[in-house]
Amino acid sequence: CDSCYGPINHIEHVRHVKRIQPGAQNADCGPSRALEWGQFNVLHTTDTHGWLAGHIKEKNYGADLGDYVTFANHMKHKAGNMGVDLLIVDTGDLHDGTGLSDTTAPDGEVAIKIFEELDSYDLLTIGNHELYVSDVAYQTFSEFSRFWGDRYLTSNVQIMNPATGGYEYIGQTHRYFTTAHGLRIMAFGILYDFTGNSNASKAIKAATMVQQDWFLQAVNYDKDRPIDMFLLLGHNPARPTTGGSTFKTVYNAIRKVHPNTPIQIFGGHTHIRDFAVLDQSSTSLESGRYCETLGWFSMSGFDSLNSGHTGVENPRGVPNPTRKAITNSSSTTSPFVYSRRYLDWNRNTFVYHAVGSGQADAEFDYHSGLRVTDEIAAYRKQLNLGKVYGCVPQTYCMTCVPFGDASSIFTPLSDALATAVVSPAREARARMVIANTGGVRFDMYKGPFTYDDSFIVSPFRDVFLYIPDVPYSLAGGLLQKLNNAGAGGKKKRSNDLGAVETVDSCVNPIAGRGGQQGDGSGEKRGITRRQVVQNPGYTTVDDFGSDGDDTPHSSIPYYPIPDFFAGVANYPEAGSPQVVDVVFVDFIESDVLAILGSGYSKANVTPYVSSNFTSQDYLIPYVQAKWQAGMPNCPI
Ligand SMILES: O=c1ccn([C@@H]2O[C@H](COP(=O)(O)O)[C@@H](O)[C@H]2O)c(=O)[nH]1
Ligand SMILES: [Zn+2]
Ligand SMILES: [Zn+2]
Repeated sequence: CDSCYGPINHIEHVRHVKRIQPGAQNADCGPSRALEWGQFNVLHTTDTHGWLAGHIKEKNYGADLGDYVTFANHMKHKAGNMGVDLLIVDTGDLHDGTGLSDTTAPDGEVAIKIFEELDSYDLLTIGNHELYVSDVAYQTFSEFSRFWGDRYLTSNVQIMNPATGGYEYIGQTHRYFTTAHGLRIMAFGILYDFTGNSNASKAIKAATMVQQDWFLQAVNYDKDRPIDMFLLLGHNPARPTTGGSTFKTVYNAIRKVHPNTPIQIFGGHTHIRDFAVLDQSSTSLESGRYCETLGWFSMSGFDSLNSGHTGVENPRGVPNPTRKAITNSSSTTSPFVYSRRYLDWNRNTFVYHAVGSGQADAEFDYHSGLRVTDEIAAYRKQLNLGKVYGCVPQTYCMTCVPFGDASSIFTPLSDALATAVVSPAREARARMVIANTGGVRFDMYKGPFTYDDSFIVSPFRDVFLYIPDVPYSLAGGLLQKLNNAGAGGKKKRSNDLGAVETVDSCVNPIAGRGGQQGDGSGEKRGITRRQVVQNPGYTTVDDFGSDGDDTPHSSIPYYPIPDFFAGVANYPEAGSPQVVDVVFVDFIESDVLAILGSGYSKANVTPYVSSNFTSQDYLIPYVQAKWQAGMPNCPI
């Protein structure tokens, strides 16, 4: 988005020069509406996936966690001055997404330490990415959960404690607390009904959880423990009608006992911006992904007669929430009014909302935040994340062009699977190498390809496995059948599930992520690929309408992608091979075996290159072989 922020400049050290970016005062490029402050306010992050250094190649999402530490502290002070409550919450998935989170062993070792610098978090909960790998689950149990104490809620997630030989909750099941201004809150942290965890942990289904004694005791009336509001945090789609969300189960269980008490939900996992209304006293917010979005929520309507509230009714000098959750019903009796906003994760936004537009950086920065920024820079250096391996000739995106297009990331990645996943012992044999598109997490940008980028595109340590010499009559249709089945390897596009949203990159007008559901008809709407104007990004429509994005954006096309993609090598020039080595990442082993049928089982499957060669390892060799030559004059 050159028109807003000037050309991209992502040389490693430049990132850490603190300054308001050019374009900040342009209303088309940044926020122009003050936030609505209520009696109860929340800042919400989710699915950060290690993006704590910010988006080094996209200035619109260019703040780092140090900037957020500063922002959060400003906002806490503001809340204190206004006499209102502000909670800071996170709903999980800290791992798998960048070099900062994934170069270490176990992954997350550095990222969680940086995350812990934001010690003003009031409530956090666990994501599925904390549970795929046993070492990471134990790190979450013994380090992360210990650090956060009673603020870390895992109402339905347990881990086998080797010290006791029994299962224990990783965090706390629930937290009852009173805010600074007297609101008495009962909070839970609920992971969706996840089944992909390693055998170290156990995710209890929501339907079971709501029948457990501790839950019933927490929810039932107790005169010594009045409840003004329930908070449901969850790594769980915020929209309760979205497939896989278990919020409705928990909501129903609470509503049986408390027909009118506010139930406020903060969700995640589907990586979208969304806000859903459940009833006149219950709404649900989801705040995107990858440190691109900071969610803002506020509500008012508590008074000292219906609650323990002792704070200010309507903070002065700022807008206040005004919208009822349900407006079209004459039977609305709820006193509660709400607001929500999706903030772009950049310093301009943070400065605007913390100290006002036109303020100097010096008025924004706190030592606490600058120290975290320095810490992130030091870790990036220590982990060698800026090391350049090649020069990518153009931007390749996941969903902004049709699958199969020359600019689709799956075009070079199919080639990479074919050419960079090679077993020396089977090198000359025909092979088909299959991966799930869900394992590819981000676009690849024109310019220097760094060590960090290898994790940003392909963060998982999924081992390449294989079955030798599968008759082509069976293997030939495998990819098509996998995609028809749409099986477990699927990373559902967020847009299949909830609010309509699009997002673009600021690097290249045709690059994009996420996307509007459906037909890729950006051109029909008059947004041609080269005519994307101003500040491309999220354009969200939710239950409160289309004014949730703090910075207005132009949208870009979105094209659906299949669940699996593949590359092939050593096929005869004409016709087909007799047999083929079927190579695939371990994450999709059960999908592949299911399609191959009863003639094949796990007994036929062994590591292909080695038991250490994973989906983290094929990109760098590919980039070096293909694009290293362009390095000396690599444009940035
Ligand atoms: O080893 C793995 C683990 C996960 N995936 C992909 O990630 C999604 C889940 O990501 P969320 O951020 O929780 O949405 C899963 O569906 C897979 O597509 C993987 O490829 N390999
Ligand atoms: Zn996630
Ligand atoms: Zn998730």
